[in-house]
Amino acid sequence: MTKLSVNINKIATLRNSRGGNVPNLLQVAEDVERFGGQGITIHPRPDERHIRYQDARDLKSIVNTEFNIEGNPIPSFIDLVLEVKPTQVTLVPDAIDAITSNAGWDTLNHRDFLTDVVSTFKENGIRTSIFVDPVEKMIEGAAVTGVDRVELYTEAFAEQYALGNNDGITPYIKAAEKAHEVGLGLNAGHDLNLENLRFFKQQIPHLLEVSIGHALICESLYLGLENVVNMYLDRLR
Ligand SMILES: CC(=O)[C@@H](O)[C@H](O)COP(=O)(O)O
Ligand SMILES: NCC(=O)COP(=O)(O)O
Repeated sequence: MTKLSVNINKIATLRNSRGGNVPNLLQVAEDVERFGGQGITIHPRPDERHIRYQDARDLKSIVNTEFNIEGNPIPSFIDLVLEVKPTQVTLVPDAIDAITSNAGWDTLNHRDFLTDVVSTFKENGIRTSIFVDPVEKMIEGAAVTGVDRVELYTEAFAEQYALGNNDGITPYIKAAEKAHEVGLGLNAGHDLNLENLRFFKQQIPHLLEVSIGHALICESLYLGLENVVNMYLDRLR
């Protein structure tokens, strides 16, 4: 089974654009779960331009499914995750000024750092995942750190698929097989949408979880959040 974790960053973006508490992030998280979502993902960035650190704390008591916090493990992020103790932490090598995530970890060059961070989280009972490009060497490097899972960065696949090039899936299939071979669980995310998800799911073995935000919230403007969550669940069957 592949779980759908809904990334609610964009709800916080909308809320912050006006101040106040509309839309209500906590209510949306509850509703996503009521509609069938199997997880909630947030990605607090250092400038707190969408998810604020306090949102992570508040969501902890609201989320009854899997709570996934993504981010660059700078000291304040590590402290936050250790305080909140989500189900899963996903380590993403974001530059401080990145508009959105735009690369996976170089798990070979950052092996010692990642090993330390992973062991800190695992000692605290938090499942760990490393965001990686679909490159077999990077999957092998991730395994050496002791991490539980990798999250494949799917932007390149999404871009190729939108151009009508289905071959963009090939490195992802190889990466998925490699992850399985070295004993890592497999997640995926970034730019997945209603158009490309079914194909991705059909092609990728051992896929445990997808986290989807930007497209899902945009599609909900036209189709409604409940409807869209169920359309994604359908794509994952
Ligand atoms: C890790 C990842 O793939 C990103 O998609 C991220 O979670 C989205 O972050 P933004 O919402 O800030 O673009
Ligand atoms: N980890 C990816 C994620 O949470 C959502 O990415 P996107 O769907 O907003 O591109």
